[in-house]
Amino acid sequence: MRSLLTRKFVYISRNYSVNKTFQDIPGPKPLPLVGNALLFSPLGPYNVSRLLDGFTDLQKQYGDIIKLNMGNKISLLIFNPDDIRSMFQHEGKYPQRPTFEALKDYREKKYQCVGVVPDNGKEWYRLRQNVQTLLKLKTVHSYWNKQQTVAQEFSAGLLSKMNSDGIVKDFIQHAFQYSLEAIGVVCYGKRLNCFSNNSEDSRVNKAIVQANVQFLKALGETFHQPPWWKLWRTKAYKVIESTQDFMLATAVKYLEAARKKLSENPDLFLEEDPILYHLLENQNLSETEKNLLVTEIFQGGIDATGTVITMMLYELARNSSIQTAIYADLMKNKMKPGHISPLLRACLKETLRLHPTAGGSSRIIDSDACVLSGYHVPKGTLVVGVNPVISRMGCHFSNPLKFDPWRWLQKAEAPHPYISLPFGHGARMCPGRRFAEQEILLGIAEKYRLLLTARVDCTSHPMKKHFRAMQVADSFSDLSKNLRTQLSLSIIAVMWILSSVIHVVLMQQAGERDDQINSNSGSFMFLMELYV
Ligand code: HEM
Repeated sequence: MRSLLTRKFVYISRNYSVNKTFQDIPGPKPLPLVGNALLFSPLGPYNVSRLLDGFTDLQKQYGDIIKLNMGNKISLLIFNPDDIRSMFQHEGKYPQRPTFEALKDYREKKYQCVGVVPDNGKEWYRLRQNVQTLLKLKTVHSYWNKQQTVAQEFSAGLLSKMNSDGIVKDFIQHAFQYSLEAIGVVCYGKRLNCFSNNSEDSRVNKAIVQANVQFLKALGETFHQPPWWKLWRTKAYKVIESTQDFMLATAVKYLEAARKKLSENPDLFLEEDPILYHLLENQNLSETEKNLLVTEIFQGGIDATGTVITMMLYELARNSSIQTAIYADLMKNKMKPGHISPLLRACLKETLRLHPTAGGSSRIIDSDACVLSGYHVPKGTLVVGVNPVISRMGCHFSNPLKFDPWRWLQKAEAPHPYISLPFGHGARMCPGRRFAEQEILLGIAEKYRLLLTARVDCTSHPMKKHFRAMQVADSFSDLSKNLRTQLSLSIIAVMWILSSVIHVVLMQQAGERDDQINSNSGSFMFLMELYV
């Protein structure tokens, strides 16, 4: 209680004893034209694939608020949870994140509809209203039995996938198939048969997972690289085109059967598939918008959920005493909707604290009254709350790198609510949060019921990348020294400078054409890996 009061007081005093200007915010000195972009280039000390290492180092040098000038836009990195709260308080009615411009561009041209994920403003708000049902606990719980059956089949299937050492090779691929099947019952009201031996089903489901992985990779590339796709259809842009078309065609195919079922018996359909019912019966959405929204929910549910299940099992595999406690708890108390083992829930929180799938929470400030760490921040500024770094800081958690779920169960020492935000926050928070939690907890619980040992092998690409991205480098000087000794670097450097300059020019053109604040977006990879 005392710490809460102190926190509140600090927060209030931060907001009302304000004297410092935006210009005073500390940060690395920008160079002409490219600003601070070279920091994350081969010429600079940081590696773009280890962005969080760079941010950690910057925080040590400049403190909890840092100004970065990326080409033509100024953005802020913030590391204080009170400031993150203020950022969300000034997100406005239509919260804006940097958008995925390439995806937006393609969807606009091809479908004349952008969708919830890349859109901003009033149109985002209109579409978002139609996915809010995903967050209603009663609705989520109504899928409990179906998703529990999926979880049971997933766990039983793993037994046959184990080798003689008790290891399931390349576990993440199985986790993706599980999350696909679990979200399939919600989005399409049908079983996709991810665990069956039917080769046709298995081929289609593997193709969906693969398309999703390729799509996210391409989305990331177009997000953090110069927008070359504005000049010609780059490889990444083409991947976005083909994977989007494939995902939408899949949705159209599956929804056809659902629409038929709905017309035959609407009451039964409402009872069995409430989410799909409300979407398909919505008179304010066009058919394409309905298809696209279902696709977004479907895609949103595959990668992040599978990744988190894998990370959670990875952590549990290294903590056998916690596994024993979970097992005992599950044997004593039957899980049902609204009654989930507190320890299991705490394990999920701890997994997401240490391994969040998104690189941070970003918002474009919507008012001129925003004050962060005592500095006035003007409307239109892109602010990035670097939660994955904050949630590993020693000032917020003792022994911060240790997987310790018990810390979430000690009510007296509740962590600040804005430190760990794996699903974002506010009006734009992940609408799939409750489904993701239900699926992950069911998946893990069923696994323990079958007494499977939690040994996880993750050799496939996304996992390796994730580990690499999240690990904090010991020495940045070593990192940069090694890089500088490479002969090929000079060529890369010239290319980088050239691309930075072209990037600035392209961004300026985009800014002239599209006067919206969100033209901030393409200038830098602020969300390191957004699995939505
Ligand atoms: C562990 C699993 C998941 C994680 C960690 C996660 C994380 C996130 C994050 C960080 C955001 C951005 C929120 C913000 O800007 O404040 C987001 C957005 C979103 N997520 Fe998730 N997500 C997960 C699962 C899901 C699932 C299962 C679905 C669908 C059922 C889903 C659908 C979406 C959609 C549609 C958005 C865009 C929302 C908007 O812009 O208004 N996600 N997610």
